[in-house]
Formats: sequence, C-alpha cells, structure tokens
Amino acid sequence: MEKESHGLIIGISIGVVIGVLLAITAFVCFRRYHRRRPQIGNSSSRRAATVPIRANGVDTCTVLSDSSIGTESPKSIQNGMSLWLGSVRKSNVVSASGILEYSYKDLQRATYNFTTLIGQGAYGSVYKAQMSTGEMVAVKVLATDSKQGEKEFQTEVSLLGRLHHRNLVNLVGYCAEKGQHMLIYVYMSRGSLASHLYDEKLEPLRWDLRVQIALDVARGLEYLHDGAVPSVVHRDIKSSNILLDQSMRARVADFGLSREEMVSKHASNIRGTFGYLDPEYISTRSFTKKSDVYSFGVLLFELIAGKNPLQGLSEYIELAAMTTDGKGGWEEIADSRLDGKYDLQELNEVSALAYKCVNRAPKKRPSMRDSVQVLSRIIKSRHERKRHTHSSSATTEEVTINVEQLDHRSPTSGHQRVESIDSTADSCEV
Ligand SMILES: Nc1ncnc2c1ncn2[C@@H]1O[C@H](COP(=O)(O)OP(=O)(O)OP(=O)(O)O)[C@@H](O)[C@H]1O
Repeated sequence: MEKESHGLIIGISIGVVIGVLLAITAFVCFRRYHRRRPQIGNSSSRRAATVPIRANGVDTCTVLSDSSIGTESPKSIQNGMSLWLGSVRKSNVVSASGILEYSYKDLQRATYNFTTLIGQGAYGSVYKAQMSTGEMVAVKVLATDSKQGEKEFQTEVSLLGRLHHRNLVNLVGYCAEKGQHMLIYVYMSRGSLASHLYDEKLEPLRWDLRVQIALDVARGLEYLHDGAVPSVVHRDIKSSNILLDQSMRARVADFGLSREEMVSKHASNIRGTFGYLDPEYISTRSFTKKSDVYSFGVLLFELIAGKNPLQGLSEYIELAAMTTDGKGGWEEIADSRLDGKYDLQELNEVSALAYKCVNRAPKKRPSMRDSVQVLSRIIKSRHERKRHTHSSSATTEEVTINVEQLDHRSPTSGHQRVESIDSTADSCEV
C-alpha cells in the first residue's frame, strides 16, 4: 500500500514537472515570436533599417510584416531585408510593402519583347508595359555590363521598397533573372519635366503648373530628408528625374545614387549631373542634404527660365541677380514660352527662394522644409486672391442680375434685395 502511494506521488510529480516544462516552453516560444516581428523594422543595422514615415507631407505608411508566406509569382520582397537579393528570394517571405518579384517571361510579354521603349538613361532603357492586371508600369532594364547598374539595382530595390510618398515615383516590383536586372515603377503618363520644358512639340507649361510642380518636388525631397529614417539624400535632382502623372502632378524619380551616401559619406567619385552639382560638394566631396537643396534651386530656375543648366543657366542667373534688389527684378529671366503670362509677385518670390537655394554657403541655403513652406504660402495666397476676385466679381454680377430682375418688379422690394446683397459683399471682403 505504502509502495503504491509512493508510486502515485512520483507519478504526479513527474506529471507536474512535465506540465510546468511544457508551459515554460510555450511561454518562451510565444515571447520570441512577438519579439521577432518588430525586430525587422527596428534593426540597428543601416542596411536592414526601415524607413518609418512621419505625418508631415506623407500620404502612406509602409507596415512591415513577415507573417505570410507566398509561393506564387510575382513574389514580394520583404522590407528591411538584406541587400543580397538571393537570400530574399530564398526566404520566400511576403511583406505588406507591395514590392513584387516578376518573372522575366511576364515582363517580356508585357513589353512586347522589349519593343515599347519610352526612354534611355545612364543605367539602361525604360519600357512601357501593361501587366496582366491591366496596370501600366515602366520597366527599367539595367545595362548588364554596368557594375554601377548592379549597385543601383540593389540600392533601389532595398531603398525604394520602404519609401512611399505621393511625390515619389514608387517602386512596385523588380526582376532578377537570366542575368538581367529590372526595376518596375509606377507609370508616369506625362513623362519627364525636362520634356515639357524643352520639347517644342509639347504645349508650354503654364506658370501655375510650374509652381505646383516645384511644390510637389519640394514635398518629395522634404520627405526624403526629414520624413525617412534614416534620411535619404537623393544626389541627382534634375528635370529628367521629375516625372509627371496624368494630371500633371510631379513625382521625384531615380533614387539610385542615394544609398551610397548612407553607406559612405565620402564617395571617391563625383556623382550627379553637371549643371546641378553643388560647388561645395565638388570641392569637399561631401554630399549633404544641402547639396540636394542646391540642385533643387537649379531646378527652380529651370522652371522659371526654361533654360537647361547644361547651357549656361548659372551664369545667366548671376547676371540677372546683379540687377535685382533682393525682392524683385527677376522678370528678365522669365521663360519666353510663358509669353508674359505669369504673376510677377510669384515669379519674384520663387526666384528669391531659388537664389537662396543656390547660395555658395550651404548653411545659408534653406532646408527643404523651409522651401515647402515658402511654395505652399505662394500657392495659398494665389488661391486666396482668386477666391477674393471670384467672390467679388460674382457678387457684382449677382447685384447686376438682381437689380435687373427687380427693376421689373416693385421698386421698394428691389431696394431691399440690393441692400442685403451689399452686406454679403462686405462679409466676403473681410
Ligand atoms: N516611371 C516612369 N514612367 C514613365 N516614364 C518613365 C518612367 N521612368 C523613366 N521614364 C522615362 O524614361 C526616361 C529615362 O529615365 P531614366 O531614369 O532611365 O534616365 P534619366 O533620368 O533620363 O537619366 P539618368 O539615367 O542619367 O538619370 C525618362 O526621362 C522618362 O522619359
């Protein structure tokens, strides 16, 4: 009997110990699982770091997830993963970033065997493609013999996947197959800003559109500088890297050069495009956010003057600056294609901002946030002026109509109506 009760106690004890061990194991697994999820987003490694998005100037936020598995093509690349694409593909992880891996065959079909060429850049050709979903995209095929292209490919895939903003040309997919590297972007149906400024076959850009484009670009850059963590320096702001959508809203394209800045602040070769390059960067080899501000200033002058920076724009600006008094006098550089149709005050304000951006001393240049504020203010006051003019002319029209209508009725009631309309006019002016 005693033996039996001993056996029972031992049995119960073993059972309790096993139960406790099982509970501890389950608890540890549960905690590990929950810790791992944010790790992807908060890695201290630069390469694996994600780009959380601040509320300012931002419309979407990439939420990272490693929760689902996908085997179908196209596959998604996980945000915040290693630059080594091979490992990403093998890991077969899907993220909420929406960056998809397309097969070479699909892209070959979508581009009619790469016959739909829309542009040619330093790193390869760009084709228009219609995906099976009906969606239009731009496929950039990187030149296979270009080492820089390879680097750019890895850079853009890992970087752009984490950057989402309404003023950036978002990367939607990629292809790494048959020794080919391709990047798939949102299709920008109106092409580049450069073509609208210089292609005689296209309608000249209206002044109000030019200012809106400047603000769109400023917002895209402000996001890269102040919204992205770690911040991103574009390094190649120029009119051919600004693309326009169907409603002529602008987005900043081509972040290929920016990643290297994050890895090494002092790259040995000078990168960027002649005419837009910050002189301070040329002498110090150190590229900063203020170097992007300089290029943005050149772009603003390009919008104002319709002159290519490769064709002596800076000399032209310096000459004009001698005759300005700091507030006005920039009208002589206005693009002749504008045909005098611009608001002089706006032209002077945008030129003054542009001139500050191209100041030789980086410290004296405004930040992109400052530039956004200046340009938004210009557009806001234009709207207010328009609203005011519209409401006062509408009121005058209304008064005339009502007076005419009332003339046919009794004179007393007519007088009353006009009085009440007059008081509306007063309140509009306030
Ligand atoms: N997403 C897109 N949608 C529509 N057209 C595009 C798109 N991306 C590029 N293009 C077209 O292809 C052209 C070439 O683009 P790409 O970025 O390869 O070179 P680039 O910016 O002109 O020059 P570089 O390579 O020296 O920066 C652009 O000027 C534009 O007309």
